[in-house]
Amino acid sequence: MLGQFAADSSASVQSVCKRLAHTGEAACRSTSAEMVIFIWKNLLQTTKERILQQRRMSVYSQAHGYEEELIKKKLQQFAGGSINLTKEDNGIGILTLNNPKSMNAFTGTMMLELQEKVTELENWKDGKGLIIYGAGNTFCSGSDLNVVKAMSKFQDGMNMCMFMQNTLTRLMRLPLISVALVQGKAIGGGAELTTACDFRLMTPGSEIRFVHKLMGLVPGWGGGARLVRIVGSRAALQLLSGATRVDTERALHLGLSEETLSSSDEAGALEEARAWLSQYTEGPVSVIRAAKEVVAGGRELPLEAALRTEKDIFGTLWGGPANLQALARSLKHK
Ligand SMILES: CC[C@H](C(=O)O)C(=O)SCCNC(=O)CCNC(=O)[C@H](O)C(C)(C)COP(=O)(O)OP(=O)(O)OC[C@H]1O[C@@H](n2cnc3c(N)ncnc32)[C@H](O)[C@@H]1OP(=O)(O)O
Repeated sequence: MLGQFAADSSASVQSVCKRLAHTGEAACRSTSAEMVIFIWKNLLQTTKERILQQRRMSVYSQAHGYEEELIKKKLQQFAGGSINLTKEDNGIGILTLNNPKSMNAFTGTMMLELQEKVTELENWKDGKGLIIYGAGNTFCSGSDLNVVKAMSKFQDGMNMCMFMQNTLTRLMRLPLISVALVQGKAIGGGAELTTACDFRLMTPGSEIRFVHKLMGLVPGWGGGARLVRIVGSRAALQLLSGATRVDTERALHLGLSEETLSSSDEAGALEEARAWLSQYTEGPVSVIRAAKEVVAGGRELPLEAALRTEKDIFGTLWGGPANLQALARSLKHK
């Protein structure tokens, strides 16, 4: 642990030195107090860049036999539907899966658009939360079956699987508190998509179902691995091997859903989801995003790496504006 700390510190110092070399002369002329502030700011910047880099890291690259450009070209051939993103002033993004004639099944171009929207969300500095929902009162019925049939060759399937795992892993790691608003059905890849969100809210009568077994498959968008972390291995095995229909009651019982909303219609359910999410997104952007980043680290990393990540993120807030303003106010949390 100490060795790692030393390695981390030395890496940070090296990085600061590189920056100093760039701006060398100006820095040398500074007073020592200015120098300390300069170094501290550089360290903070380096830490932020490292956290950002970790967050955007994909699971698969060429080293894994993944051919991104090839799969993108293939997906481009299966057009239809869209993925729409609205970024609201309150820091909540609304991502809509929009292909209602096929119960919001993912066409090839929708997979590509999802990747683009995730990139846009990674670059949204004011974002705090995200709600994903499907148009036409239903969530998503997974991959478009026409795409599944046309991509039945082994290499196509593997590339599509890696493409979606990369995108959904980046979605899961966004510094935004994310909610899947499940109306109607979340089937196959649609069920997998819900597990890439931090929370799931369901409307009356809705269901989540991993139907993969019925197709001679297992999840391929990372939904199996994530499901184990959400409901535990025993329940996950039951849901996958039984292709079990998970209604609102069972989802609550398993901890797969946080709450059953009272509205069934789109506008009412969205409003309820916004209100539910806002209790967690209330407050300074930097602090809300940091809370999500600490949890994402704790969820994914071995303990010591998670602790170091928490330290790095803590360092981005300590002595910062939100911290100083809080200290200047009453410190009684009644
Ligand atoms: C590797 C697997 C992959 C993954 O997980 O990564 C997948 O996701 S594979 C896809 C898994 N999903 C399915 O197999 C869903 C198949 N569809 C159904 O079981 C039903 O359609 C259902 C339960 C979603 C909805 O049933 P309901 O009775 O309410 O409606 P319809 O069946 O009449 O559906 C309306 C309309 O939508 C079309 N539809 C539904 N799902 C898909 C889909 N995944 N791909 C393409 N089209 C889909 C359905 O065919 C109907 O169209 P119509 O023209 O009216 O026949």
